Order: sequence, then structure tokens, then C-alpha cells
Amino acid sequence: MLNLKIVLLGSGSVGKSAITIQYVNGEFVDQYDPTIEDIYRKAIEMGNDHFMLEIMDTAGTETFLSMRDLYIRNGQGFILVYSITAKSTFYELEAMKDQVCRVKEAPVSKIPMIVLGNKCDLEPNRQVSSKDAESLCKKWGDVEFIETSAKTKLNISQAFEQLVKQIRTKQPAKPTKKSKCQLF
Ligand SMILES: Nc1nc2c(ncn2[C@@H]2O[C@H](COP(=O)(O)OP(=O)(O)OP(=O)(O)O)[C@@H](O)[C@H]2O)c(=O)[nH]1
Repeated sequence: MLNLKIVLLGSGSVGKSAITIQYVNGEFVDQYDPTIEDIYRKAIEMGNDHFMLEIMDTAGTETFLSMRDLYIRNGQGFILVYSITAKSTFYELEAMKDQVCRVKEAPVSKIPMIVLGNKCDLEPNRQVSSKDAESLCKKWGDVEFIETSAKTKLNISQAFEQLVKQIRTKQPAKPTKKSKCQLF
């Protein structure tokens, strides 16, 4: 069984934990409890292949941002999350994408990555159109984009599966430098 390290990045409260918990445990967490860091594991089967996903749910809040380089260094695939109900979280994606490229020392085209527009069940509160997100992802270099809802489960497993496919097909993004602190 192959271990794959997946890192979720995104601003505070966009739903990184809710997405992960919905995927791993099949339940929606309603309350908001800011994450410091959490690792989840899920065994999956795709075709004839078996994978153990190690999913790092990172902190969106400023206090813990310095840890991000370390998570990125160890990660092989990246899920960048914003909330369709908060424009600022969409604008903050670019800096995260740049940070991943800087730490991985690779262009985005070589890095397994997917952008998720989460909370799409909250359509009346939408602040970011799918068109804007599609254009941004295209501009970055055809990064995959999908809208999700951790609440209704829409596209949650699809998002992880798409990323796993990318990790398998793209040049695997190996840990770049030896880090003293093996986080996951
Ligand atoms: N309606 C709706 N609410 C959501 C969805 N995803 C998350 N939430 C809610 O949004 C709040 C924040 O979700 P979290 O998963 O804790 O957000 P986070 O990105 O992990 O936040 P940090 O730990 O601060 O980085 C919680 O109250 C969730 O229940 C969704 O798809 N739809």
C-alpha cells in the first residue's frame, strides 16, 4: 500500500476541517473550532491500487502560519480551499499557491493541486462566482477546480480522488529538503 501525503491549505473558517472530517468519517461538523494541526488517515482503493492517504489539516489562522513551509515540504498533493461566501478567502489563494511553488521549487504545472470552492450549499450568500474561480485556475496553468460542500457532501470524495490521480500521473512532488521535523 502506497502512502500519499495530502495537505489542505486555506484561510480560517473556509471548511478545511469539515471537508476532511466529512471525507474521513462521513459526518458534518457544525461547530467552528480553529485548527492548529490535525492528521487524518484513510485507506482507499482506486482501480487495482490501494493507498493510505495521510491528510494534514492545517491552521488557517495567522498564529500558526510559520508552520506552513514544513507541511508543504512534506506534502505530495495540495488542496487549496476558499469559501464561496467570502471573497477575501478567494483572494488569499494566490499567495498560498505561490508558497507551495516556492517551497516545492517547481512550477504549478508539476505540482498535484486542486482548488475547492467550498460551502456551495450556501448559494444565497455567494460572493465568488464559479467563472471567476475557473479563470483564476486557468491563469495559474490549468489547475483543477471544483465546488464542494462539506455539509451536503457534494464533490468531497471526488476532490480527493482527483488529487490522488494527479499525484499518480504528475511528477511526484517529493519532500524537497530534509526537514529535521518530520511532521507526517
Ligand atoms: N454551510 C456550510 N458550512 C460549512 C461548510 N464547511 C464548513 N462549514 C462551517 O464553517 C465553519 C468553519 O469550518 P472549519 O472546517 O472549522 O474551517 P477551517 O477551514 O478548518 O478553519 P481553521 O481551522 O480556522 O483553519 C464551521 O462552522 C463549519 O461547520 C460547508 O460546506 N457548508
